[in-house]
Amino acid sequence: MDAPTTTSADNGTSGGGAGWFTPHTQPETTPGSEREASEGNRLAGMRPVGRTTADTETDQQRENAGQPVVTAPATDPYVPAQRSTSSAPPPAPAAPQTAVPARAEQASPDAVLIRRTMAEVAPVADKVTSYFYALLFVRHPDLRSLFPAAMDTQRDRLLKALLTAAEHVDNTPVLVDYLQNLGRGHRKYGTRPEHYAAVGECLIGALSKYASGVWHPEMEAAWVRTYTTISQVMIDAAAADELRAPAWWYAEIVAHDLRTRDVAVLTVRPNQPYPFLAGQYASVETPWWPRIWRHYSFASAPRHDGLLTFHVKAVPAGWVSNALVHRSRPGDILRLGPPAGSMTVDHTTDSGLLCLGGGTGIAPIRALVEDVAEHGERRPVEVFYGARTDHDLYDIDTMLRLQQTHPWLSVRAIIDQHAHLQLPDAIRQYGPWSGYDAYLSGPPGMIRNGVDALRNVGIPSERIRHDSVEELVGAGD
Ligand SMILES: NC(=O)C1=CN([C@@H]2O[C@H](COP(=O)(O)OP(=O)(O)OC[C@H]3O[C@@H](n4cnc5c(N)ncnc54)[C@H](O)[C@@H]3O)[C@@H](O)[C@H]2O)C=CC1
Repeated sequence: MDAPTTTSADNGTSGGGAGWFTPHTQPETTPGSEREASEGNRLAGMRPVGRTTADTETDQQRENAGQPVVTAPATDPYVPAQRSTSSAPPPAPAAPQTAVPARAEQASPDAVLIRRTMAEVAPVADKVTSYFYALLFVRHPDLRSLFPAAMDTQRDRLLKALLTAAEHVDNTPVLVDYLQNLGRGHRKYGTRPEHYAAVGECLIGALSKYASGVWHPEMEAAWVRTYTTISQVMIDAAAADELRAPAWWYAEIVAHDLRTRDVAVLTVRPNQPYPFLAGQYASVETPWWPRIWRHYSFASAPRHDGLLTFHVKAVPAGWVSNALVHRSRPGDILRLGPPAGSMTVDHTTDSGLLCLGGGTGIAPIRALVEDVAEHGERRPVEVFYGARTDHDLYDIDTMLRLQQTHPWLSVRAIIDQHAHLQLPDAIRQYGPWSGYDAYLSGPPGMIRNGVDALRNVGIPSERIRHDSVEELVGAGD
């Protein structure tokens, strides 16, 4: 679930021009390897800007300290779009869901060429993916250790993230935000600036092979420009982040509460302060599946004791979720990536909050309620909590307790078995919702249907917030 943007609105497209971002610095032109040299000048533009002093010091300090240098995949699956945030190695940036594809007449020349490539390779996406990783690991075997041992479930995340980002080159504000989060999130994998050139080289190698029917020098130049921009934003964001935050946090499990057969509430204590906002999420790595990270929303607002809580549902074939629910115990140590996501409360307004939480999606909704309470505001908060059965309402007691304490809060449970309507449709029976901002959290299908239902009751897209569906698809396993 790494990725940005929380609204369902079109975040705009810059359109026209030579690109959506101008790097602050020119790509470094230090001598490359023999292979790079043999690739000619085309890759020169891909070399990331030189590392900063901060970069170097941080890596050295980390090694001197004997900390593991994480070599995780340069990509995380989660990408931003609605989860307004996200960070992970070239995790698959799910381009802003809210982003409306630029109309053809608005697209920049590079965007047109990028989309032409994408259309060409779409039917053979699996082959492109396999070839890309084969190239990467054959040409740069040292990068293999950055990825999980078993790549079945997420081998295409990096590539997906890059391609998604490239496809949205014209959607500047959302993409920059997304890429900055991605760059910060990649620090936990041990991604270094020089890795970006290797990835870019193999990306172009794979695309030029499978889009050979339409490939030409100007198309390659468009990819070089776009990838250079993408990588530069990520590198800069990571360098800035190194000055103020660790690449990851260790967190000890201090409580493990099995609420149902497959849902556990985990409370963890980070080894150092972990600043975040209610509504955000963290990537989590377990000791049993090194370098495999999954996103989980914080289930409470920041606490004075610094503890963090996650709701985890074990899903079939979900390595991380099953380990967290069925294997982990107090005393086990997890690793946490930086917080991400923009499904946060705007405290500059007094709009009401209409919150839809499906299943474990109630976790960030609860955090939002606590956040409103903590700010001492008396804005109306209406929570619709959906579950398949009564038994699956594992956190209803807490929500009802909050309702008793706060007169501005209303909590309604919508049980699939009892209701004639699914969760999102139930909101039509209440309202009006004109003075409300909407927050959705739950399975991808609920988010999609929920956005439609909310628009139908008159809530404009820019007032509908949720994490990216792309992230959610890969988040819970
Ligand atoms: N920030 C976020 O958006 C978060 C999302 N999640 C995601 O929430 C999901 C929770 O899984 P479960 O507890 O198994 O939920 P679930 O599959 O049991 O669904 C919970 C409820 O959501 C509603 N719902 C589900 N599918 C729907 C559809 N297609 N249309 C309309 N309503 C629908 C129904 O009311 C259902 O009872 C996971 O996919 C997890 O990744 C979890 C935490 C935070």
